Amino acid sequence: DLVGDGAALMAFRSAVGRFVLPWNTTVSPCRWPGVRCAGDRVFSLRLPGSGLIGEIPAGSLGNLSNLQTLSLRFNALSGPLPGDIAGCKELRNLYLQRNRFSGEIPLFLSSLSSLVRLNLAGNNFSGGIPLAINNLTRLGTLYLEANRLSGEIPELNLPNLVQFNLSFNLLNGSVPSKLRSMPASSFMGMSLCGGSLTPCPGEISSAESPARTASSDAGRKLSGGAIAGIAIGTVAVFLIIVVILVLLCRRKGKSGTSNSVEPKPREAEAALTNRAMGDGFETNGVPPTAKPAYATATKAPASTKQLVFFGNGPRSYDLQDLLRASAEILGKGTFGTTYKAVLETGSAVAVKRLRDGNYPENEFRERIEAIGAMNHPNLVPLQSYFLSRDEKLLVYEFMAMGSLSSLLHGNRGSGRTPLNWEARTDIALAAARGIDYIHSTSSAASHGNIKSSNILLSGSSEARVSDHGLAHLAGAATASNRVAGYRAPEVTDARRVSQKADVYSFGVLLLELLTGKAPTHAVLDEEGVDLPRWVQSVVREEWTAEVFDIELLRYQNAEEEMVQMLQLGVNCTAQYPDQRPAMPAVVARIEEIHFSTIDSGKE
Ligand SMILES: Nc1ncnc2c1ncn2[C@@H]1O[C@H](COP(=O)(O)OP(=O)(O)OP(=O)(O)O)[C@@H](O)[C@H]1O
Repeated sequence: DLVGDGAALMAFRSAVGRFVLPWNTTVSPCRWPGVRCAGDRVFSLRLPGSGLIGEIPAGSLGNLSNLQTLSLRFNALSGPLPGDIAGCKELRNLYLQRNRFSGEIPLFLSSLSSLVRLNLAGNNFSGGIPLAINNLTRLGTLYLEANRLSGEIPELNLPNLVQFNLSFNLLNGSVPSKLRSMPASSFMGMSLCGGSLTPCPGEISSAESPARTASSDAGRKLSGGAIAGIAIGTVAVFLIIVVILVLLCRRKGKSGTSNSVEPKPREAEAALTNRAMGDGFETNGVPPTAKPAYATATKAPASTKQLVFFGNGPRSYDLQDLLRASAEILGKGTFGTTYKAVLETGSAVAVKRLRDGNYPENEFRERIEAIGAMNHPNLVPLQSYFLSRDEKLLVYEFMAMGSLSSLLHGNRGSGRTPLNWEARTDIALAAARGIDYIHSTSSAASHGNIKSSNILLSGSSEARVSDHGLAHLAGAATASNRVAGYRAPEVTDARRVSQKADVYSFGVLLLELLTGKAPTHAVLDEEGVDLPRWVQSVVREEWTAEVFDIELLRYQNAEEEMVQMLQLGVNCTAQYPDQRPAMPAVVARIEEIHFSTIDSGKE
């Protein structure tokens, strides 16, 4: 019962987490961080990266006889696993990776017949892999990499195994037949043979053998007539190949002539870029204090050229100030290049130099005026613009903390400041409010390009949505891979993005905030993941806690809010637009989740 489970947990805490587990015996164990109950029994204990240290004693976890999930990954637990864990007969998921457990892989694990996932990677387990693992017929995941396992791999026969890794152990010999369909990455860092690795000595590789057998049989049995037939056939094939080669050479000769006239695609692209960039520093590496590339807009007398400002705010700069400003490139995006321009007064603005979209001037002005009229604390304000035949500049307030994308994915090395849970929910809420505002301006209004590089943070860390209104101005469909990861499946024209498609992109952004993974199309970019599909597959497999960014593992108390937010992200990325919530509902839901975090004083 719960009292027994509570005592077992307390025994565990005294041995390995006395100072790090804030478990209060005056409340039910079901409310202790990391503990989940079903009825009056503990069914899940998840304490990843919690600073646990030492040996798990017998008579503690082994008494949690209803436990289904035990996650103690990323701690400093050591010694052998206590044998009484064999009493946790319901255990389905056992995550013990990245600790310091030692000794042999305990035989009792093979009696846990409900196990679906077993992860013992990154420990000091030694000795052989027990053949008795074959008793775990439901096992779908077996990760044993980065231990000190030795000897030969036994004839494992696990019919449901899909995820498997033995890499970086001390194993030798050959890969058993039933495991030969596994990729070479499951056996890295060891000198094994067979399967997708090098063939074992004395074994004929499967690709070679049938051909060899066929030709030797043929040598023995062919009649004289058959040999003559083969000879004639061979000559005919040879002639056909010669004819094809001659034709190909002729054609190449022709196309070679045209190549020498037309530039190669890359050269053409570079030439275009240079033309578009004028004499700026993008292409020649002149330092940031140089005259900005957009300064080429000053061919006519200055008096005829003016910035058009929005709102009633002070006009603290004019076009000449901008042209005199020292500038540095912040980045090149879909619509053009963005510069940080530091004015002589010391203040900074962001200048976006739009690529030529061939818009009629009136239409362009109208659209820019509409963008400038938008006014919301969670939108990056467009302060002014400049329009001439050759040049289109948009001047925005400068957002000193950069983009969410760079905060999440930039500098993951040692000097990194992780984004904490509260900051992430603040950003999610601010971005949602900004998008909701855009949608509120008309039933057809949408942003069209929601992604983490378009969520910017001001000097006081307030998140704002940028680039609003630009997707509808873009001359060509925006098809970059980075954008593709956020795009709703029904969107075919980047200039016609519905509000529900914005909701989809926002859902991907939420998943990005929670997982720390950058969304791209996995097929196009091996580094990226199709976030909605990945999250859904993991959640379906009851691995919910596994999806979160490793930087969020310390916020154990907020796990429930994270799961709620994840659910919202999954809802927003529903395949069919009708199944996605509208933006006002998304805002309301984030507020609910966010304020419950703050009210309960968690963190
Ligand atoms: N107002 C601003 N303040 C500070 N940085 C900005 C501002 N606007 C844009 N940036 C930064 O400048 C860089 C280039 O932005 P830009 O909008 O041109 O392209 P993008 O966001 O990467 O792609 P896309 O054009 O598809 O939205 C990005 O890193 C962005 O974060």
